[in-house]
Amino acid sequence: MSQSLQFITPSRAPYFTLPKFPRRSCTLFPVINLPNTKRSITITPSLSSFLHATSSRSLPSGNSQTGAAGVVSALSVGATGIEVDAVTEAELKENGFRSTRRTKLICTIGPATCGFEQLEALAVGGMNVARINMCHGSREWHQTVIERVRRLNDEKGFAVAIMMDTEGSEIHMGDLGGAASAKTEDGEIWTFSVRAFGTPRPERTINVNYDGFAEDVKVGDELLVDGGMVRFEVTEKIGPDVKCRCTDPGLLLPQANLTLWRNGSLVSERNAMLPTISSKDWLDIDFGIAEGVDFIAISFVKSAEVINHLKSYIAARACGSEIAVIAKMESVDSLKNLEEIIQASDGAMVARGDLGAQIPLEQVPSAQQNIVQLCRQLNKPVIVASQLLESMIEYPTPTRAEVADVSEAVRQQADALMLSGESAMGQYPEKALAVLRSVTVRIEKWWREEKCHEAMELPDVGTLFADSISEEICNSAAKIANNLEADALFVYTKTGHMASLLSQCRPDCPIFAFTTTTSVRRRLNLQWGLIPFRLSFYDDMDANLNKTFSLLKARGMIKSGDLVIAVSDMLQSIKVMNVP
Ligand SMILES: Nc1ncnc2c1ncn2[C@@H]1O[C@H](COP(=O)(O)OP(=O)(O)O)[C@@H](O)[C@H]1O
Ligand SMILES: C=C(OP(=O)(O)O)C(=O)O
Ligand SMILES: [K+]
Ligand SMILES: [Mg+2]
Repeated sequence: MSQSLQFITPSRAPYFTLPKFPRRSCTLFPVINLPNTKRSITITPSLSSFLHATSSRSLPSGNSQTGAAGVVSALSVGATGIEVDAVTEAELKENGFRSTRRTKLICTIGPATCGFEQLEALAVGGMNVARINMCHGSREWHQTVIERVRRLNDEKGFAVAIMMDTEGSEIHMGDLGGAASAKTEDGEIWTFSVRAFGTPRPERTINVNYDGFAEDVKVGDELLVDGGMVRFEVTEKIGPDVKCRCTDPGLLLPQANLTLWRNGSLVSERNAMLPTISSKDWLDIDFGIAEGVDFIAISFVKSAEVINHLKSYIAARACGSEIAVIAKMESVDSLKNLEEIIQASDGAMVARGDLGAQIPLEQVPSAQQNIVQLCRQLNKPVIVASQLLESMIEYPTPTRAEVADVSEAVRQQADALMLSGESAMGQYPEKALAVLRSVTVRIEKWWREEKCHEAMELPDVGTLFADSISEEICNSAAKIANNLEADALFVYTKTGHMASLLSQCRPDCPIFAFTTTTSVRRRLNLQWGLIPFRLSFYDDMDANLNKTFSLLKARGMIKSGDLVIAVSDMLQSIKVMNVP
């Protein structure tokens, strides 16, 4: 027998709170096996008082709603009835629910990975989101990549989302006259200038994109390239040319960011004057809207204002299609206004590359932990980015330190990890993704085992009554799932909100998120623990469950007896049942 809780919202319902459940070790919900393999839950005093507290909102039957079974939403989902990609399907069949990967993986697409076969290899390797960085390449180039990812999704059933990352208006180098990189040696004198150099580019010259560069710098300043990967000291100014001596040698890459430090402090006056979204960024944003990208990541966000501005721009321009806005935390200002920025955004990125040039390197790990924690608290997906497997740009094996860094981000339960140069221009993009995947799955498993005797930490419930119902339901469902060691949580969600609330609880089992549109399915691909499916809905929860069970069983993705906790944002209910 299945058991269900349902919530009907009266016009002036009293606020209720969930009783605090004790730890899992005191079996709260004894599970009784019934002959027909279905299990039922015995209601304990704490749960029954919870039921009682909400009974004024329950339907008399306490069971499924009277919805019109048979009324399918207008969306057709193809011959198979359910959309899920081949990789998830194979993973589920092979390893079962427990070992599916919870942390999502993002790959920056560049020259090393822009071909259709290369993109397919990344999708097969577990890429959930493809990132295109508008700092590099032309719009035509990016458009081709987007087209290929779309084709991959259409033809092969993937739901790879696309994230467009803006250039931002920080100071950066120009290209290197067509060269892929330029090597600097210790003590060499290089010229940085607003002059555009012809081809071939004179030796040891670098073009800078910002006209006021020569006026702004002072002799003695420290110039950090690409977040400090290469360093120079300013030695002389001659008109528009700034002569610099290399103090930390390395490889200069086209369009690399430039950061100035003076007497041990960041020189940020100029950046403070520049708009967060430049004119070029607005054109790129128009391009992203026209292309229907799923996420737009904004570089060097300083305050919530710019995020709000962009969100209303998108709402006015995108004609109903939603694009999520991701705030990149990579400046001192972003850290100062952390909470308001995250609150205004649909997600955040710990962009450690530039962040490490703006604050002392040793402060980056604690900043990362703060941002990840705050995002979790505010229920916004968070991405940990840059240098996760940097050495794999050149070498086929990561360093131990890199593996430890990936592990730490997984242990912090960030929603997603991102590859940059490793996948964009490295020599081993697929291998880097494979390392990310295997380390992630291993650490997640280890961490679940480590935490299995600890009480589950559930998110706080908001103060708005309308929001608090869904939050209470998801907290309870996640708790029940952990206590009963359920195989999976199922969530039926049109907007994806309820799926994100379950993800926020970071339960032990995976969350199957069923949604009616491909765009929500793609967007959910960024969030921890969610396995997004597209499915057309009935208005009736039982009908949805039965349909899902038979479709998934037919494809060997679930089996009779699996214990499932299902929640729905249309019916605001929790059901506990075994797959028949
Ligand atoms: N679309 C592209 N075209 C050419 N090169 C790219 C592209 N995207 C990324 N790259 C290369 O990959 C490197 C790492 O990517 P990313 O971290 O996104 O950029 P950046 O290092 O400029 O912040 C870049 O420095 C650049 O050399
Ligand atoms: C992800 C980052 O931004 P970008 O690669 O665009 O510089 C970063 O700085 O870490
Ligand atoms: K960028
Ligand atoms: Mg950056």
